[in-house]
Amino acid sequence: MPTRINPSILAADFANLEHELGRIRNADLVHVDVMDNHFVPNLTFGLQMVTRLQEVSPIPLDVHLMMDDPDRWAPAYAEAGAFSVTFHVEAASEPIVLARSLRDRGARAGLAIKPGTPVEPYLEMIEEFDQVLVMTVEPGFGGQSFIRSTMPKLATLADAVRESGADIWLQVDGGITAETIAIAAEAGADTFVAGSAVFTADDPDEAILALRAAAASHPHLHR
Ligand SMILES: O=C(CO)[C@@H](O)[C@H](O)COP(=O)(O)O
Ligand SMILES: [Co+2]
Repeated sequence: MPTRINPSILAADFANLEHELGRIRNADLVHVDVMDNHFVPNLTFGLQMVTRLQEVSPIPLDVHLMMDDPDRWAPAYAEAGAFSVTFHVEAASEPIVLARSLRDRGARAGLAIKPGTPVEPYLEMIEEFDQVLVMTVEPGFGGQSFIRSTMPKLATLADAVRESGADIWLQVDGGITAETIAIAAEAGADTFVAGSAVFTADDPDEAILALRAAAASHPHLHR
């Protein structure tokens, strides 16, 4: 199973984003946290910024929408050329309709789930998605501690994905370090978002390699 490491530019220097993109050449995708100050108590980038990042980034964008009413706003991020667009199930009115709309616009469709949201009601719709993001911190801020009690949810999803036979990536986001990445890998994650662990390192590209090695060395990834 491939291991994907997606650095979150939430932890990068906002005044030098193009330069920061040049420090993460080993990344699989660049994770972009869009926050609207309503769904979460923080405000980051919007569509104009994502469109421009898309133009200058040599690595495709993995857009994580932490916003109210994604049914209305998410398709534009797919039209802007994002590789994947992930919205929160807690905020969407019609997740299946929205997932289809994202795929129709050429993006991979992602479903994100907050730590306290159960996954069971959504298991029957996972084939509508290309990735499911299990939040391992409360969305809104970088630099928080990994919430280990989210792991059973990941394991439930991993079973459901295996049963479906579909190629659905399982992503974790929040508090991912060289230590916690192995815990998430054991529970079935294959795609890892890391903000502080990458951008506070002296060499972000080396930090990506170290994270990849820590995840890939886990025996469960090779079953
Ligand atoms: O979506 C979010 C936070 O809401 C994340 O993508 C964070 O940016 C991850 O940051 P670290 O926990 O790795 O510092
Ligand atoms: Co995120």
